[in-house]
Amino acid sequence: MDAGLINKYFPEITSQQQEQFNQLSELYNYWNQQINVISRKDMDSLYERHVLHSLGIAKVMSFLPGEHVLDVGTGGGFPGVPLAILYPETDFHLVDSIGKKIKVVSEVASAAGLKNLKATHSRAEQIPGKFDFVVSRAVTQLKDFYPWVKGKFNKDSKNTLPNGILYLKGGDLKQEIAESGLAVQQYFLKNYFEEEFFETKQVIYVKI
Ligand SMILES: C[S@@+](CC[C@H](N)C(=O)[O-])C[C@H]1O[C@@H](n2cnc3c(N)ncnc32)[C@H](O)[C@@H]1O
Repeated sequence: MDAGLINKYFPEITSQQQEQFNQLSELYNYWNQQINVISRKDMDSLYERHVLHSLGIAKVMSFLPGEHVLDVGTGGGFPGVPLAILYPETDFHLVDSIGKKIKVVSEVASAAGLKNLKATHSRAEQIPGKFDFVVSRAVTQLKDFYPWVKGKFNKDSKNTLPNGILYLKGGDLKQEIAESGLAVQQYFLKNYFEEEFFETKQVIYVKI
């Protein structure tokens, strides 16, 4: 399995980035056998369901050099690892409350030579510091998620999109969004990616 699908949607990536994306298949195959972070079914669609899905955020906006991004509940490294490959000059801090998942992330990042990625075993609420963006996928409902991170943002925005949360979600989100009481912007990934998997997938943006 190689990362041709990534090239299809991100043709401007360098040969080094292409190589790093290519490496992910072997690295996750190896580490997933030691510590299960990706379901076996999903391993067959690693590039579509995990790597490209994570990069959906990059179709909505681009991170700038020097920006700081927190990935809350990263699990095996999604969306943080693919984003750190795509934006080598942006700092990514990936956190998860389960230590063995962070072990996988650290090993994958180190083997792929990602110098802009730090992985920490911690609950998100306990992470100190300020960030420009928070990214996440499949962790919890927006109404519970927002209080964990709302105090963690730099005040000054340098990006075209003001600092905030970029959350990957799927399905009908009307009720979840209403219950959160937040003003959100929804970006539909089917507008960027033609694979059926993305039919209901969205990036939910919450400005801070
Ligand atoms: C369903 S997994 C999703 C993992 C990854 N984001 C992905 O999409 O593949 C949810 C992850 O969130 C982590 N998690 C849940 N609550 C958390 C918290 N308060 N702080 C940090 N991690 C948390 C769990 O340990 C788990 O690894």
